Amino acid sequence: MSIAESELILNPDGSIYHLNLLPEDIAPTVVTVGDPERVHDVSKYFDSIELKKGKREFITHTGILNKKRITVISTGIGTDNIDIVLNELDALVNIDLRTRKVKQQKSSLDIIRIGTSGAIQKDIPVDTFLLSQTAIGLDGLLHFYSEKNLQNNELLQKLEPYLNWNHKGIRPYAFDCDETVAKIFLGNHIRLGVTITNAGFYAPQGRQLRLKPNLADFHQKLQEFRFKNRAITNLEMETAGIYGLSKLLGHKAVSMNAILANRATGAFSKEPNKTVDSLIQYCLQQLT
Ligand SMILES: O=P(O)(O)O[C@H]1O[C@H](CO)[C@@H](O)[C@H]1O
Ligand SMILES: O=c1cc[nH]c(=O)[nH]1
Repeated sequence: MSIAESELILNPDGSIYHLNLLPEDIAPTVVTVGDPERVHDVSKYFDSIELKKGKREFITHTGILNKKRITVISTGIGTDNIDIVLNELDALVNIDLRTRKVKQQKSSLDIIRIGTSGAIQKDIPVDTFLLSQTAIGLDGLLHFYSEKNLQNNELLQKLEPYLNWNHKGIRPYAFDCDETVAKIFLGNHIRLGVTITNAGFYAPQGRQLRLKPNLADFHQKLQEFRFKNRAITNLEMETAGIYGLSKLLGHKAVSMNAILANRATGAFSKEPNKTVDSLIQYCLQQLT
């Protein structure tokens, strides 16, 4: 069955609607970053860059590093953008854009997020590198998709009654990273964690400037939760969406976080750019 023009939207040059990319523009290894300016911060380490394209917040560079073809793409902020980026990346490899038909033979992308995040546990200092083993979404994106059997249901069965936030309209979902891709990034200085992804930066991460958060015990509840001796470690805005959609679509994702804030101690990194740059260099080195 061919997919209608209103559902799979293509630009006049045949590229996919938001990402503005053609199938040949992307490599099997895709690095995602939130900040469009971080795309250059990654691709400046490539030996050569063959492609630079962009539309809105979705900037893409593809190039070669140590003979490996890599694409780096910015997602902007939030899982609403992740919905677009993951579906359109998948369409580029798994839908024939000419016939508008899903391909028989599926391709799997390795997706590595290099992002920034805030820790909620006191013992995670700023400038730590953290790999999200599991990501819990409080934002709701994955509830709009039907195939949920790939979730970490064991964790959810403990978390949902513990949080008891369903009456506040907050229903968590949870997915694990891909273990084979995660292995590439393991190391003594890499902290393993459980990441919360939410739909905002302020009250949805328990911050208060002028507006009071609805959940007074937000941080405490998250800090004190334990599952098989694992604690929730950090907060950001994309990882659970990436993990969930990757699992549903058959891609392999891992999220690497530069911890810039510690919400328990009130600290913020003195050298955020240096920390993010070190994480980028580490990830590229491990990937190649
Ligand atoms: O640094 P990035 O990748 O954008 O990630 C984090 O930073 C943004 C908030 O400042 C959110 O996107 C959050 O997830
Ligand atoms: O606290 C933080 C820091 C970076 N990004 C977030 O989403 N939260």
